[in-house]
Amino acid sequence: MARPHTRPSMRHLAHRDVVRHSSRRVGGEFRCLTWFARNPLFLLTPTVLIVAGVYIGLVPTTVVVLSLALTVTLWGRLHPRTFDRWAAPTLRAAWRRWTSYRGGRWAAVLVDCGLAREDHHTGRVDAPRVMRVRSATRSIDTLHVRITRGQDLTLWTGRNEALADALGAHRVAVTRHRPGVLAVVVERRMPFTLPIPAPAIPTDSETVDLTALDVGDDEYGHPFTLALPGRHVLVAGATGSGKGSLIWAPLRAMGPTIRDGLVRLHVIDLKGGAETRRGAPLFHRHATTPADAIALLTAVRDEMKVRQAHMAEHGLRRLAVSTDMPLDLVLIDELAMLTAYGERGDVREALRLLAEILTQGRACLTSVMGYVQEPSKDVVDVRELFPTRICLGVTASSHVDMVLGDGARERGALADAIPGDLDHAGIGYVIDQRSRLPIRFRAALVTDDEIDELVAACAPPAGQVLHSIATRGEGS
Ligand SMILES: Nc1ncnc2c1ncn2[C@@H]1O[C@H](COP(=O)(O)OP(=O)(O)OP(=O)(O)O)[C@@H](O)[C@H]1O
Repeated sequence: MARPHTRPSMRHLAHRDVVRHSSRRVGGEFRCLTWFARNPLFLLTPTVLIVAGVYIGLVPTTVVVLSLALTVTLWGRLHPRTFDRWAAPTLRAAWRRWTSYRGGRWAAVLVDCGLAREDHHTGRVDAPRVMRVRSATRSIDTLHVRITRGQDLTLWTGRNEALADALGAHRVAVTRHRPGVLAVVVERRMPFTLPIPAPAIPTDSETVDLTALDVGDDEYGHPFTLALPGRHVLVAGATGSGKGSLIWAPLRAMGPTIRDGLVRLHVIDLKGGAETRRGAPLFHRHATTPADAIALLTAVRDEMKVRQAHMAEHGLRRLAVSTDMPLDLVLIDELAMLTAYGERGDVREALRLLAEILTQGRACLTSVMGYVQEPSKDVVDVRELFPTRICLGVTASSHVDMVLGDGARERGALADAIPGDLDHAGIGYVIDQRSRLPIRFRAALVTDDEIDELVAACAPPAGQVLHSIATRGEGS
């Protein structure tokens, strides 16, 4: 068969180290055995069913199989949240492996994209094999692909757009996993086509759950929530990625607790107060200069020490939020201005105070929410001290693992591939604490009018506001 002539696309495949191998293939029976060893379930499933049919009877076996299928279906319908977390990734990965990433269909896609080699003596296609499929979310698959000899990362990254089109996917990104194996992330579609509306301001403090503040939607349509007491949150995102929505959406979701003195906002905004000025009446303290910021952090640290002493005196391990012991929420817009770009003395002092608050604040109702454009170690030395880390669109692939932890990008957190335009602002990833899989979400968009509405509804009464650092609007 003169197959090379029927597939001219194969001919232009250039391999720098072309070595002539024998055109004789390993015997079919051994190839068959290897295949079954790699796909044990293919034999095991029918074998188990046949054995069960013989030993316990056809009807009971059918009943067991149907009940299992029914249980899985009911689980998915009745409790989608746990199903999406625990069952769907495995089931989806198995399904996709068999329908998209193996056999003739996969080989044909690679041949058409110039990523498979065809032996021109035998006509046999030598296609890179998919060793592992993960499907953490329904729109993202991550594959480990063993490349064929002579291929490299550059060849694949040069063909990723063709591969995306051939797979009918929105985007494909490729990185090196280990020698000879690439991690290929296939983003099948972009799930958020419209902005998510701002969360409604709850009517009163009783209806606010500070452990589940609704700040957007995840890609399954479930609320994307943030927990505050006992947690610190780091949000990284390039300029224009929508960090503002993750400042204001939580504040709207907790609105009445600010008004009622259950949450005190300590806001540091060293970009001249530009982002936060609009909400200043909500703030307990507002610092817009490095000196004010250090004074603010010192005051928060001192309050934390008072609480620690109170806890030690009364033998308490945790505190409950109350008007006597409100949640002190330190909100720092552009953390890098405090931790990297300032005067050396200020940076050192700010880092010292921040590290103290981050390491000791959680038990005594002191939480920090930090926002940063550039998440590298030089800029945010303290990033590991934030238990909740959120990555909006970033400009470099290395930033993803810096924020979300090693291997997050490879598991599908393609935050560097989020386009930096308005249609994609507010989209990002967070790692699910239990399954360790990335979850894609879109934060709710909060407009200036909605910030004004929040201020009108939830600014604490004037007497309750302590302007010990910078008076409202001062310097901002
Ligand atoms: N969640 C969102 N959904 C839709 N659009 C959004 C969302 N968040 C922000 N935007 C839009 O994206 C634009 C940039 O947002 P924003 O100012 O919050 O970015 P940023 O990350 O804070 O940038 P910078 O670091 O430069 O301040 C805004 O004009 C806003 O309209």
